[in-house]
Amino acid sequence: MATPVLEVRNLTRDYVTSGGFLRPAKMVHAVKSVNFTLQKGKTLAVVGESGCGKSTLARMITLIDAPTAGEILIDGLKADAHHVTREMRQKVQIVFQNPYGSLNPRQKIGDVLGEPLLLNTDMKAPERRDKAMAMLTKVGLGPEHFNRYPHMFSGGQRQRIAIARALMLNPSFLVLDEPVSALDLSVQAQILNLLKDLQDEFGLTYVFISHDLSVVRYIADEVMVMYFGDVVEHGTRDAVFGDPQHEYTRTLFAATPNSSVESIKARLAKKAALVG
Ligand SMILES: Nc1ncnc2c1ncn2[C@@H]1O[C@H](COP(=O)(O)OP(=O)(O)OP(=O)(O)O)[C@@H](O)[C@H]1O
Repeated sequence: MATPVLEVRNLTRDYVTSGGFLRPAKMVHAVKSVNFTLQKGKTLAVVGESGCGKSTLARMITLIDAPTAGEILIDGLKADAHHVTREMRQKVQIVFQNPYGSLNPRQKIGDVLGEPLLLNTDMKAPERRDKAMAMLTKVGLGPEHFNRYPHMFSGGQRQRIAIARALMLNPSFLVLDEPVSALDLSVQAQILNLLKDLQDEFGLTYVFISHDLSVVRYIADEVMVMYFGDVVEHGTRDAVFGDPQHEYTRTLFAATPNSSVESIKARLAKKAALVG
């Protein structure tokens, strides 16, 4: 089998919370020895309740936070707490829930998209401009948006910009941390379909962090369920949704009634059809 785009071995992260008066310092085991591999072109969804360690895992595989222990292999290149290279950092990009927070309000969109090229490549200005224009089109925006500022866009358009920026350096995989949670349902469908289209066109690989099971069911190839820092279940979407093995997974799914999952899924599909 081909080298996985992403391999995670025994990835662990502990936090020591600072103590206070009559309050001793405490150790939090946020992520406990997680292992998985992800092949090119696939989407792995990571689900679980608030505090289960999803964001900590996302920050480690994006090389933003160092693990306490374990290692991450990106296209076979190994990163750990002591060793991360610039080449590896370029191979992974993240899209956050709130695109407005991650876009510089004083930067025109053309500059937002050109900046990763300016900082990481030898491309000259006209080439950077061409590539930024082309990427804008790929995410459903146009040349008329090039000289506008972030506040001039809707939430969905801003998320398109964040996705375009994440793709400028041709990363090996994208971490999408609750990328549609802040958007209206119809806009969610548009962004999910955009992600699917981009994945088909470029063979992109996604780690999709979400607490929304209907969205996960719509987008994921594989599902990993986390509970208090542990991976309690990992399988194909159909296996995990169709025949959950772990009691916690069943509890999590029971908290989101199937009828509700189905109805949201149907609404997403209907909106997507209207948009498409
Ligand atoms: N910087 C930190 N310092 C101390 N503890 C932390 C820190 N970041 C996270 N934690 C703790 O680690 C555990 C996992 O947190 P994490 O944010 O990864 O969970 P999550 O599943 O992403 O939750 P949410 O969906 O609410 O963001 C929690 O107990 C949290 O309180």
